[in-house]
Parts: sequence; C-alpha cells; structure tokens
Amino acid sequence: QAVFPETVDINIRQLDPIPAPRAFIKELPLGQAQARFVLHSRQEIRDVLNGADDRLLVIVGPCSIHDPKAAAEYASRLAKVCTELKDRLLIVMRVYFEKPRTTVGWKGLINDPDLDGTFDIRKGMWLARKVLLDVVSKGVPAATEWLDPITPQYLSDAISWGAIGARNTESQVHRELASGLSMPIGFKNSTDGNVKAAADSCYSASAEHHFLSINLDGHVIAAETRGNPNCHLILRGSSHGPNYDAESVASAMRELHDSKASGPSEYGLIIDAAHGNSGKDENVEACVVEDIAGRIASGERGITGIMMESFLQGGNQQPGPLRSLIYGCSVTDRCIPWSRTVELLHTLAQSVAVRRERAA
Ligand SMILES: C[C@@H](OP(=O)(O)O)C(=O)O
Ligand SMILES: [Mn+2]
Repeated sequence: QAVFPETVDINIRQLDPIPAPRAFIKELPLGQAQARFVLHSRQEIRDVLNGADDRLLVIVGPCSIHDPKAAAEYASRLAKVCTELKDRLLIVMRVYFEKPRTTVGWKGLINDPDLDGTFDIRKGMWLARKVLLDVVSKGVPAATEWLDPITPQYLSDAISWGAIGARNTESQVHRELASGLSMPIGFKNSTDGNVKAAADSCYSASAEHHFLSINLDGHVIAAETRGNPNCHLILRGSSHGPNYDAESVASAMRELHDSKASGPSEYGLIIDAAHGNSGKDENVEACVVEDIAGRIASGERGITGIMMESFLQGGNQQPGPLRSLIYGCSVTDRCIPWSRTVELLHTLAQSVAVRRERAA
C-alpha cells in the first residue's frame, strides 16, 4: 500500500466528504441579472479606488454573519440607503463568514453554523452561499474576508470585494490566493501595525503565481494565475494604537509606492474605523468615522474608502445557539447600531458633497 497508516493522520479524528463547489453552485446558482450586478459593482469599486469615480467606498455591516434572518433584514435596510446615497457613496455590505481568531473561538458561519460546537461545515457552506445570494438579490454588493483558500471556489462568483485580514496579510498562501481572485482585494496592515508587509502583499498579489488548489469539481489542480492588479491597503490600526491619522495615511501611500504596488493608476486606501483604530469600541469607532469624514470634506487625498462594523443592534454578545441570542446583535466584535450607522452614512455622503464643491 502507498501509505503506511501509522505514519499519517495521527492527529486526525475524522474526515467528512463535502460536495464539490460545482454541486453547491448548481443547487444555489447566481442568476444572470445578479452576475451582471456583481461584475458592475466590482468595476465601480475599482473606479472609486483608482479615483476615476469621486464617490467614497463604504464597506459596512456586521463583524460576522451568524443569523441568516438578521443578515437579510440588515441587507434590506442597507439596500434603501444604498439607493438614497448612491450619488455620493458606493456602499458594500460586509458579509463575513470566516473569522480569524487570535487563539480559539467561534470561527464563523461556515465553520460552525449552529454556534453549538457541532461544526457542520457542509451546512455552513450551504447557508453561507444562500445568505450571499440573498444579499446580492437585494441589490447590495457583498464584501467578505477570504481566510480558507478553498472557500472562494464556493462563494467568489457573488463577491464584489475581498479582504485579507491582519493575521494573514503576509502569508504567501493568501498572496497567491489574491493573485487569482476576480475582485479587488484589500490587504490589512498586520496586527502589530506593519504596513510594509501589506504593501508588499499588494505587489506580490499583482504578480502571476503557481500553486496547489482545487477546481470547481473538487479535484486538486496546479493553479496558474495572471496576478490581481486591483489590490490595495487597508489601515486597521494595531495593538500599538490607531493609524487612521493623516500622517499614517500619507506614510502608507509612500510604502505602497516603495513596494511598486500601486495599481494601474494610483489606488487609494481604505481605513477600517473598527479593530485597532477604535479599540473595538463602537462609540470610538463612530468618532473615528466622523474624524475621517471631516478630513475627506477638507480634501485630504489617499482615502478612497472606509470600513465600519455595524449591525441591527449595537455592541456584541457571546456566541451560542440562535434561540439563546439577542436578535441582530454581533457575536464577535462590537458593532455600531443601525440608527447611528444611518447618521454616519449621511455624514460621509455630505463630506463627499463638500469635497466636490471645493474641487469645482
Ligand atoms: C477579522 C477582522 O479584521 P482584522 O483582520 O483587521 O482583525 C474583521 O474584519 O472583522
Ligand atoms: Mn471584526
């Protein structure tokens, strides 16, 4: 026999087969109209990031998706604001299914959809695709963090923008993954505040790569990618404090230049007002958003997008089975409540209008 059993799987308890991506996509297909919408929103995001479109990209939504019903309600509310403010803001919803943990904890809807330690990944992936299609069918573009390198094969057709998180931003696996993805990708600075690693990732991901992966039929393949020219930086603060200030933005743009990572034209960066920029306190996060709005209105260059963590209810709660939870409240990072989110979106829209007047 090829493998001596005693030499492998010593620490493996179980291996459960999961249907290939094509089976999920067949069961939950993206419609023709939705596919056109995804392609259009990806191009709008590229145009905002490279300055061809003077609107502001706003990536807003819960830290994580744990309840399909609450996600659908949030998307319905956001769809109305998308339409109301689309002359000034390009709004994309955070639809995050995979959560990178600093140590251990609930890893997201795909990994443990029942939030009870049963880890029904097949059900989680199916639910994730269902939630995603529901958001897109409401006319709201979807953003997600790519964490597991296999996940994109199940979901990427419906995603308009992706992030590589602070804990993975220097990983070769994620740079290779990003180089083959079909949507703009933002690399977060690392948790210790290192921006150079993320800038180098933008450069690396713009190159072609060859690596092992799986195809839609679940077969192991050697992937050859063209390189993704639409990668950019996300400043998300760090364990040493915030980096959303003007000097940090200017120095990050220089870093991007030095690593030859600028996109087809000068791509701006996104500021994540949450995480290390707000100490995960939603009230501080709201103040960070207002600070950035003021700077955008005054014409500060380099900021082409902002990320906010927001949900139906503010704050957060410990994860657990849905029946035990407060409806519409984050089970991971604390979020800005919906009512305050709407105020902040209007403030951001107003700052774009003021910037336009000054530029006229
Ligand atoms: C995981 C977190 O991002 P970061 O990688 O900046 O901690 C988030 O976006 O919820
Ligand atoms: Mn978060």
